[in-house]
Amino acid sequence: MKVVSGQVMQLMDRRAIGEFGVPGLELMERAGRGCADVIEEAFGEGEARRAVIVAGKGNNGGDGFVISRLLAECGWEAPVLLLAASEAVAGDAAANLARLDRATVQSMPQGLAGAEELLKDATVIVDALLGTGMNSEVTGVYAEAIEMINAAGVPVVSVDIPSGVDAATGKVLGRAVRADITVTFALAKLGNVLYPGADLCGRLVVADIGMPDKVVAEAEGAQYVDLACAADLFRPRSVTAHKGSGGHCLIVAGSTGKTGAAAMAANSAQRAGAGLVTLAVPAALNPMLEQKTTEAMTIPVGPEQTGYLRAGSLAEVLAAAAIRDVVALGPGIGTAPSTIYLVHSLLPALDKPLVLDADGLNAVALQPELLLARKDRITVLTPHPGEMARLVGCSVPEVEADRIGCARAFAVKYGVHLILKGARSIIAAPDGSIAINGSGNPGMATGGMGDVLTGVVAAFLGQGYHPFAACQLGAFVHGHAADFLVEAMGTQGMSATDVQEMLPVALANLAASRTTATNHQQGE
Ligand SMILES: NC(=O)C1=CN([C@@H]2O[C@H](COP(=O)(O)OP(=O)(O)OC[C@H]3O[C@@H](n4cnc5c(N)ncnc54)[C@H](O)[C@@H]3O)[C@@H](O)[C@H]2O)[C@@H](O)CC1
Ligand SMILES: [K+]
Repeated sequence: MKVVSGQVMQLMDRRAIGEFGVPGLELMERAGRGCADVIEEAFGEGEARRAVIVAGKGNNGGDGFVISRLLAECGWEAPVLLLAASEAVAGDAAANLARLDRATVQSMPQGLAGAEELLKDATVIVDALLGTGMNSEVTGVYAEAIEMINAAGVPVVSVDIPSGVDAATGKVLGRAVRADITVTFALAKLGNVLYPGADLCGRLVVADIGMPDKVVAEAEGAQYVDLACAADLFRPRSVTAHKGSGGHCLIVAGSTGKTGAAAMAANSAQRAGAGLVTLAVPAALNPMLEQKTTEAMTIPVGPEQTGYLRAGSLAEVLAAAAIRDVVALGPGIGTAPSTIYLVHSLLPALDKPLVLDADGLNAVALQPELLLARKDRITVLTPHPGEMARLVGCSVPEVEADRIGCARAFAVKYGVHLILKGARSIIAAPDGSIAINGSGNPGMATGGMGDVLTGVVAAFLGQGYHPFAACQLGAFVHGHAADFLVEAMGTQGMSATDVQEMLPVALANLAASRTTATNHQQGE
């Protein structure tokens, strides 16, 4: 599913109207109808049905006027509380306001004081205050109205986006409505899928408003990776598969005290479908990792007594990589100066696709320009916000303030693919393309999850997936596996190994969803 910013949607509206001759009134009519249909379906049963529409003066309010008219036609009481003077309403919204009974609309530019009972007695409140045109912090009567909507204790349906949520970032500008259902138009907005906006939307419905296909196809947006999208990218194993066709991953990992990271990355690559996995570890840790892994082969690297990777092992690691399809470097390697030196010398020397994580990233952060030596090779970075901040040389709040912008700028500058982890991981490609992962849950906020992701992404790269697809699938499958666990164990105490063991179930669901999609296509 493609998602766009509010600004891009406004350009799309203008293109549809100016270039394709779709009347703005028709778009508004369809937007209103999309909402009214959802309201009728969700809340239409029963005798006394009252939808109280809280409208702003823009086109979001205009959609609200259409909803009032259409619900009234279906027998609803649908009063409108307009948070502006009628004269302030212009254009298509004014045309739809004019089609309502005067008695239906109460103009309340001073705020909704006195309307508390009306709101509390509603079957549903329709939030048509602010949509993609919101351009500043919500204060004054708008903020008060939003608080009254949230305090009314009745279901809320937001039009396009919960009022107060920034359509470009999902951030709350001051105050925001908490909706049970949000009906958005043509395409979802970034603010519908990024947190906290995604959480405030409740159930998201995307209504078709007759936006021309060309306008939708050409709109600049990001890919939202949901089950359908991931299933589409996924190639189930062929009946003639053998261990050589599943790809051979080399995981370079581990140091004293961090053997678990190495084991999880290796085991997760295997659980994510790698044909073969080899783990290159500091020699002193080899006996331990022989025990912690069963399917993976191990290669002891460096002198016998050494519990960390050393610069002198460059040739050994390169030789191991030469006969593998992909290398993952970083889980649990630590920050010994000699290890950092090894990472720095591997970056230009290694000609295999490379996944960099954890202390591998921290080493890169000291000299990110080394990545430029790999511009014609595949490199995937999987930083959490702290690692991203170190890579860019900024603070974590600065990363979090613009996750998409930050991930994209780094990926473009250094010619890498990047997964910026966190709720709704951002995937950025060197050409500036962006995808947003839709799976996962708070249970994943625990140590070791990153090591699992590294193994999963390596497994997909090793199978020859395009790196952008490998990142999308890796992030989705990782979160999807964790989502399968929530019902059984909730979100506290879930471990990275639990997720690792659930990976095959997540993959099976992708394969099953893909079959369904293919069947549908064949049936059409
Ligand atoms: N042709 C179109 O453009 C279509 C637009 N549609 C609807 O129109 C919406 C966008 O309409 P508009 O561009 O008119 O904008 P909005 O209706 O989202 O709101 C903009 C109005 O609110 C004011 N405003 C902005 N930030 C504010 C704040 N923080 N506090 C108080 N007032 C604030 C602005 O001055 C402007 O008057 C979409 O979200 C969608 O619901 C749909 O009807 C489909 C067609
Ligand atoms: K709204």
